[in-house]
This record gives sequence, structure tokens and C-alpha cells, in this order.
Amino acid sequence: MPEIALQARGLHSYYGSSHILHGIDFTLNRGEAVGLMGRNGMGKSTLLKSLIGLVSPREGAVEVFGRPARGMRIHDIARMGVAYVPEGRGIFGNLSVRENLLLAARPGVDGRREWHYDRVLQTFPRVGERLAHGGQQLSGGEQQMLTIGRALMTNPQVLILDEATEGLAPLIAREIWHTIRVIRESGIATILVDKNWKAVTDLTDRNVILVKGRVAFEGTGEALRAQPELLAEYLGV
Ligand SMILES: Nc1ncnc2c1ncn2[C@@H]1O[C@H](COP(=O)(O)OP(=O)(O)OP(=O)(O)O)[C@@H](O)[C@H]1O
Repeated sequence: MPEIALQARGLHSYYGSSHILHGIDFTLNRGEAVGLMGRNGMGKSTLLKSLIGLVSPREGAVEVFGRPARGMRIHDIARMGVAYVPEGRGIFGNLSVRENLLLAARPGVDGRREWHYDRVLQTFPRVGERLAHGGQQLSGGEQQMLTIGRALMTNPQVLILDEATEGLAPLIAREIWHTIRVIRESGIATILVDKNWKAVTDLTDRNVILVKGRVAFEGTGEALRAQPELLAEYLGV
């Protein structure tokens, strides 16, 4: 089995004539957690979308578990074990919490069913208390937990979280960070995009910072903390 879960090489992506990604190289290894950071508009979401088939890169290569995947559609990449939790959530508001979870259930690519209904509810007890509620009745934090729970129900090998704690109260954000740690320790490779660089680097093996569609930094959280001038320049903190 390939050790590399996701890879981009020399990736160029555009929206119309706007050139957003300028030759990005990016790798996520099996079981690894990588933080993807950068100021607003630097191309983080575009890179994620280019990896999972929501944006079609114009140049470069994308590989998912060693298979060429540039130009593949999002649901084909999802079937290869890549779950994506977009910014702003994506639950079915007119279905109950229970239905949202059960509809997403499927075994992983190798038949694994480690993440089943009961385990997801144990991981997100708050969601378990709202099973009969409609998705739209949940608070922002509960919706975010449900969205991550739905992604886990697909037994992914890769989980991509785009701004999972955005706009949430600190206490709820802390709960989400705790669960991301549990998920990561379960062996799922993870890409984390979040403005909270401290929380990101506490969890990740490696971090990538984008500046204007290019990789400006790649390294451990320790290496980043040792260079506060980079934090100021690239993240504005
Ligand atoms: N659908 C789109 N059409 C045109 N331009 C877009 C589109 N989506 C994003 N952009 C532009 O592409 C650039 C990169 O956006 P992207 O969302 O990838 O940045 P980001 O680093 O994820 O930032 P943010 O944290 O603000 O989401 C920005 O200039 C943005 O305005």
C-alpha cells in the first residue's frame, strides 16, 4: 500500500483568469496530520479543493493513494477514502441528526467499519443528545460536530477539515480540538486548516504555510515557534 495518501506536484489552479495556485507541491502521508495555514485568501481552500476534485487544476499532478487523480470527480475521490469537511458545514437541515449520520454510513475502502454510529455518538456526546432534532435546530458547534461525525461514518483514510472551529465559542472549539486529537490518534491522516496556529501545531506532525498561492514555509510546529518572525510575516500573529 502506498505510504503517501495525497500528493500534489507543481499544481496550478485558476478561477477563470485568476491564477491562484502557483506550482504547489504538497504531500500528506498515511496516518499523518498536516496543518495548512496562511492569511485569508492565500489559497488554502483552493488547494484543498484541488486535491479532492472540487477545483480542476490546470497544470500539475494530483495523486490519491498513488493513483493519478487530477481531473477526477469529487465523489470518486471520496470513494477512495478521502472525506472533506468544508468551511461553513454541510449537513441536511431537514433531516434529523440520526438520519444525517446513518445516511452517511459506509465501510472504508478496505472494508473497515471502525467508525460506526455508536462510536461516533461516543465521540460526540452532544450530538447524541440531539438525535431526533432536525439538523437546522442545532447550534453552530453541534452542526460542526455532526458534519465531522458524518465524515467519520464513511470510515475515511483521510479527513480534511477546513476551518472546523471558525466562529465557535472557545469552549466548543476546545471540544472540537479534543475530538480532532482522538480522530488523529485513531490513525486517520488529517489536513487541518485553521486560524488558531497554536492549536494546529500542537496536533500536527508538519505544517505548510501558503503565501499568495505558493508554499512559503514547511516544517514542524517547533521549527515554526522558533521563528516568531515567520509567524508575524506569514500569519500576522
Ligand atoms: N469561486 C471563486 N471564484 C473566484 N475567486 C475565488 C473563488 N474562491 C476563492 N477565490 C479567490 O481565490 C483566492 C484564494 O482563496 P481561498 O479561499 O483559496 O483562500 P484561503 O487561503 O482559503 O482563505 P480564506 O481563509 O479566506 O478562505 C482569493 O483571492 C479568493 O478571493
